[in-house]
Amino acid sequence: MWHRSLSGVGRHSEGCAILEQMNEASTTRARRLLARATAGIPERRDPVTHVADLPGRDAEVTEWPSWSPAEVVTALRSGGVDRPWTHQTTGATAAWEGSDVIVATGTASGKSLVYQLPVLSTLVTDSSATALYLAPTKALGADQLGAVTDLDLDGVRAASYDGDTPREERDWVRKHARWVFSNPDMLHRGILSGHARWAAFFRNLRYVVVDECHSYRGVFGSHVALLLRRLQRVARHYGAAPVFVLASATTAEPAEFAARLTGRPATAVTDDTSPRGPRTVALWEPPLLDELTGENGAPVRRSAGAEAARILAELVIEGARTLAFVRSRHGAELTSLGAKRILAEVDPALEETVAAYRAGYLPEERRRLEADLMARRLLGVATTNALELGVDISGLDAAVLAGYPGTLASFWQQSGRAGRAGDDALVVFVARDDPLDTYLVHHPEALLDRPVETTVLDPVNPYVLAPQLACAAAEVPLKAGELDAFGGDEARAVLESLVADGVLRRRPSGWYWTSRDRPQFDVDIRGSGGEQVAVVEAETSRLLGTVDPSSACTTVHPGAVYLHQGSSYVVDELDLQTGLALVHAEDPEWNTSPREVIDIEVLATHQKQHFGGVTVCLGDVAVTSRVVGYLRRLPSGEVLDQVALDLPEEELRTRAVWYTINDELLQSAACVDTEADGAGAGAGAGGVEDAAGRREAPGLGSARLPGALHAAEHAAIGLLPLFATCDRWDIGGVSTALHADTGEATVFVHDGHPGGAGFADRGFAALVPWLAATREAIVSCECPAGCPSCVQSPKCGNGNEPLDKAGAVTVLDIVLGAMRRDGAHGHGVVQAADEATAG
Ligand SMILES: Nc1ncnc2c1ncn2[C@@H]1O[C@H](COP(=O)(O)OP(=O)(O)OP(=O)(O)O)[C@@H](O)[C@H]1O
Repeated sequence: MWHRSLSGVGRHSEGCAILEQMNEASTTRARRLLARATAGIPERRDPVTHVADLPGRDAEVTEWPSWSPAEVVTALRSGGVDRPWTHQTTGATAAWEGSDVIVATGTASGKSLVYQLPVLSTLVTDSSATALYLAPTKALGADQLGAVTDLDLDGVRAASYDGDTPREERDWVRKHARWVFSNPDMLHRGILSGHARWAAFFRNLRYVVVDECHSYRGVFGSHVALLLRRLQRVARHYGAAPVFVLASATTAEPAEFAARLTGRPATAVTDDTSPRGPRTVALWEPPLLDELTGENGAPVRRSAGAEAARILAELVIEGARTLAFVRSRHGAELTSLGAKRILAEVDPALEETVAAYRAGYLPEERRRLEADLMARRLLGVATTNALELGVDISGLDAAVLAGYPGTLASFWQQSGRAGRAGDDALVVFVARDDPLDTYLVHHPEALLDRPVETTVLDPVNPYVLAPQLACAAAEVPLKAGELDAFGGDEARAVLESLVADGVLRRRPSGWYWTSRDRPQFDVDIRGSGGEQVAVVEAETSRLLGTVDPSSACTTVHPGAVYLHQGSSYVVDELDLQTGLALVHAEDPEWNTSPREVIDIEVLATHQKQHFGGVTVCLGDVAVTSRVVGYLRRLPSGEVLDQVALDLPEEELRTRAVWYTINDELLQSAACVDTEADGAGAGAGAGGVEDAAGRREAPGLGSARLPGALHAAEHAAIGLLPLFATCDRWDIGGVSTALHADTGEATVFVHDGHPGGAGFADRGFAALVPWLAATREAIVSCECPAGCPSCVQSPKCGNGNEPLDKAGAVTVLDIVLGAMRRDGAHGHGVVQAADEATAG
């Protein structure tokens, strides 16, 4: 174990705020809690790879701004806010003065006040003014509405308008509500589609609040970005020009992100002046299990969920109020049960102090759990990210994160639930058996010292633009002068094809929607692309949920275990023609993971760079895939068997980043200079070092090349989420020793959504650090020949065969060596021409 303290350095990146007023409170309590969690583990199996102490800071407060009406201040005061923190005053005042604002500060830093103050002040001083609040989830919208209603201000008339609002109430909301709490889905289908009925509301619209806006990423983010442009057009149509106030978790480049999301400039408020206690962050790698093996006999680690249950139980025994964040709903239930089982053996009374929390619980149940946690009736809660967004829970003693939550923003948001002013808190990050998590526990700087990533979205994706422009034209005919807001040339090209397809009609005054039907109902802004597949319990005909058509073959294939609200079902039949998956209730001890075979065709190359014998490209591809079977796996990771399936082929047209290596370079790579990047080749690199510090490469003959490329591809997919805000399930990859379009050994990594979501583009932009981190992740894994922590993929179509761990390091050394050599000497040739590669 190695320890390091960041105290007093202010390098911790949360909120990018310089921590000016560090308090020197000690981290004794957090260290004691950590010692408790590791008690009894022999030194040689110490799972803690790193410990860092992060300093706390004191609050910085201001007076209430002079423009805020006395009744609003009184109401907010009685709600518990005595005086605003500096960043709240700065943000609220900018919004009051008419600037768009994005406040991007840490967890529980009082972001709500930044919009509540100007909105409420406007509503009480101008009796006709209205405002709209948008949250990514209904639960968050309900929480925020509750907070505003509790202030009990005369005449504000705040009300929700979402899928749960009864029909009879909707009329009242449209006519009388002054602050409408809704979500993007309802804005799209229920408000903009029939805006004439909202005329009075739009005419007086002064503010639009976009809460937790960092969750608008990928394809969903692209839809929301265009939806917000549609909202502005409709408001303009009624003569209104609302101010946008955006609240976000800490994110890099918040002003740029806000501009991408809304299409207009915004003032960024990032200096977090709320108080915070010091925190100790421990990185934890579960041990390899001696008794179990996974796919192809690979070693298996103890699961992060089981490890989190044990840590949760130990911390509860110490009396520490702890949240354990787990990636899935099922996992949250299992971790809670695991902790209860341990506690029952120690002291049965403690068993009752642990519970699970996740989406799918009734609102009353969730409120009760939150209240029990705050009142210390509950000490430990295992939760999904349902407790990450917006819910007013903070000041806990510890947070355990079982698995990397996908983004640094989420990592800090979840760990921010622990710690209150003056008191220290413990954060434990437990790695899952996955290359990204492995990399992070061995590279603490990638977790603790890196600025949070920017949120990736691409509003000019033609697959998003086309339906959104159709909706816009149906709402108010589109004029030529409006197209810049929708992407300019890209929008014009998409409009031409919509006209050619008869969806829109071009007239001298603009583009018109031709049908009587409203397009909004056929456009799913969550990015599923097409008619949803209904998951139905055959015996009762009950609709359990829906899945995207694009993921139906992988998630609800016959035999798949399908989890819904904590209950488990097994799929009997999938009918893609009728869009129906029939299931029955069953809770087998295994879970299932699909196996698919994938082929890829290059359609167009947009960017190309040559580095000696290595070429890297960004472009459009067609990915053809077929699910051929699935694995049945025990929660421990042990594989029971593989079952074959016969399902149809599917095609995805999307963006990809790829690199190719020519034959000459592959053959001349018999010797790789390990000093080129200063990284010693570890267990995975293989080969023997000679006296000059040169390592004889294992040699990539044609027999080893496919496994080497395949392993390099898997690890690269695992690491891309470090550079693009995506999940490894949002992206895919293909590798081949000889690709028909490139004519060379090629590794592709592609977006998993039609038209792309910006992830491959991020990978292309960060190719060297991305591939260097990929190499590091492989090398730092101690397994001998490849395991889920490095080169095995949980969704590999070929059952993780062939995989050559040492070969992957050689492939990455070749690519990085060429890029660094040629890049450094300026030989990297950039071609930005649109080059159609295949017919
Ligand atoms: N100036 C203040 N002084 C004291 N308490 C405050 C102040 N501003 C906000 N709070 C309290 O801090 C808590 C967190 O506020 P809020 O929920 O607005 O934070 P947030 O940044 O939106 O949180 P999240 O990260 O969960 O989105 C609330 O209980 C709120 O009442």
